[in-house]
Amino acid sequence: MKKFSIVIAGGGSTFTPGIVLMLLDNLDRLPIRQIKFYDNLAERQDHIADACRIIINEKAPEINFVSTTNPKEAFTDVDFVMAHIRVGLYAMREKDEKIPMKHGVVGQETCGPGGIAYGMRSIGGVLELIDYMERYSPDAWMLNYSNPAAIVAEATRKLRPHSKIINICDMPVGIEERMAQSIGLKSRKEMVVRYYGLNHFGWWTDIRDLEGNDLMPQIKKHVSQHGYSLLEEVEASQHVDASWMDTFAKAKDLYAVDPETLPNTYLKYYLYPQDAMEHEDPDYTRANQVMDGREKHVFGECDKIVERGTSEGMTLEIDEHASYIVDLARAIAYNTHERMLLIVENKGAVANFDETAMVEVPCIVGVNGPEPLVQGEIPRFQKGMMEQQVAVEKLVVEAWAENSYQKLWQALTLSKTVPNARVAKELLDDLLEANQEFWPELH
Ligand SMILES: NC(=O)c1ccc[n+]([C@@H]2O[C@H](COP(=O)([O-])OP(=O)(O)OC[C@H]3O[C@@H](n4cnc5c(N)ncnc54)[C@H](O)[C@@H]3O)[C@@H](O)[C@H]2O)c1
Ligand SMILES: O=P(O)(O)OC[C@H]1O[C@H](O[C@H]2[C@H](O)[C@@H](O)[C@@H](O)O[C@@H]2CO)[C@H](O)[C@@H](O)[C@@H]1O
Ligand SMILES: [Mn+2]
Repeated sequence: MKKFSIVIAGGGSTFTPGIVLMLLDNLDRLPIRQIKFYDNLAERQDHIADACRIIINEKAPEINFVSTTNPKEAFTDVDFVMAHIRVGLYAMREKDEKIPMKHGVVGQETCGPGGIAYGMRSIGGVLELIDYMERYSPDAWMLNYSNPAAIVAEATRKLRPHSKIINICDMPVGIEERMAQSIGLKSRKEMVVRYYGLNHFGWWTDIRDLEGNDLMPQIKKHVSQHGYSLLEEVEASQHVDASWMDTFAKAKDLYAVDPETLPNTYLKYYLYPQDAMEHEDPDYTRANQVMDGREKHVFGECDKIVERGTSEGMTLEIDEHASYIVDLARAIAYNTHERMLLIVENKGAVANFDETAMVEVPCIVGVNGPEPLVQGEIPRFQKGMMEQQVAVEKLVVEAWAENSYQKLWQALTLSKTVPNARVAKELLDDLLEANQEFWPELH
């Protein structure tokens, strides 16, 4: 049986050890002969790589492990590129969150002005990875979950239309796990869903069990009372950060706006921006929580593994829910025709919506990649919101490609999170100043 070679781009990511542990836990489903790490920051990647080398040696010594900042070494002889880079690191995420808040606007990693600023940084980084992949392993596929996935996906559609890249997000997977648990199912894999939207901006319209029984009424009942929060003892066993608990609970208010569908949690930034801001300390945002929480924990644990020379007693955990990435790789490698939610060019999947929009819909995935499933016409409310948001995303990519200050101002003005063109311009000028090192020059 063929064994695969994988490069993780963004080897220094806080998610890398959890993903490596998950890959090692899934070797029966996706046999691996080689894992490589690639990052453009050796100092950061080394902490994670030195620990992962020990873990791999202990759990699967037959796997060849390489950690490098050399693109040729990283991208040669690979079947899959799993990409999760963060251009500008948490230092820039912090600015993405804090600058908008100074202007009274939602400050968030992927939504609103923060997401737009992050998009302007990510596009170049992800395109560079695609170019390395195509130069050194032209048959490989890139499975990209670098954010902001909506803007990155539009950039790849427009600027690398023939590349073998699939953009994917774990948020629907995470929410579906919660839906399943809320009604007593063991796994989201016991559900078949219909869903449409943009990334971090969508709605479930139909959820059935494997026999075809409608599960929506039970799930809606739970969401109308608790959002996507679970019983206390289940939450306690899952180590969920308080900010995520707020987000899951807020789905109750999102659901109230349209009880025909079930919402993606991040719609809260568009439908209840003031409420979202009330939960935020403008001097200590999610970036600070992540730096003091996940980043310290992951890097601290990696350093301990290296000091001790063994992973025994480590508290790093398998990123179970990231196994959707293995499902995706398997679907391509073995032509499994798995049904998965992916970010793909619309081409009629949402019938009354821009054909060229990058939408998030269920797809059947096989050796040729994803084939979107038709979701039909969508209602006026969702269509209105999606038209506005997709225009923002397309304007950002046009601004990046054309070096256009005007288009980026239009993108910010059009974002539902920004009150008017004056605030949009003030925000743009502050974000521009902060991002000089990363954005293309705008004129
Ligand atoms: N799509 C999803 O559902 C999903 C889920 C979780 C995380 N993410 C994304 O995964 C990424 C990683 O998140 P994190 O919090 O672990 O960030 P992180 O900062 O810990 O890791 C990102 C790594 O990328 C590296 N990097 C930055 N620019 C690069 C470039 N041009 N080339 C190569 N490497 C580069 C950095 O040096 C860093 O080591 C982010 O984009 C995040 O938003 C996406
Ligand atoms: O604020 P962060 O860095 O913790 O998370 C931002 C990412 O959030 C989403 O992923 C969540 C997922 O939705 C949730 O269920 C839980 O399992 O944690 C995940 C990551 O922490 C989102 O999909 C990503 O795009 C965001 O980057
Ligand atoms: Mn996501």
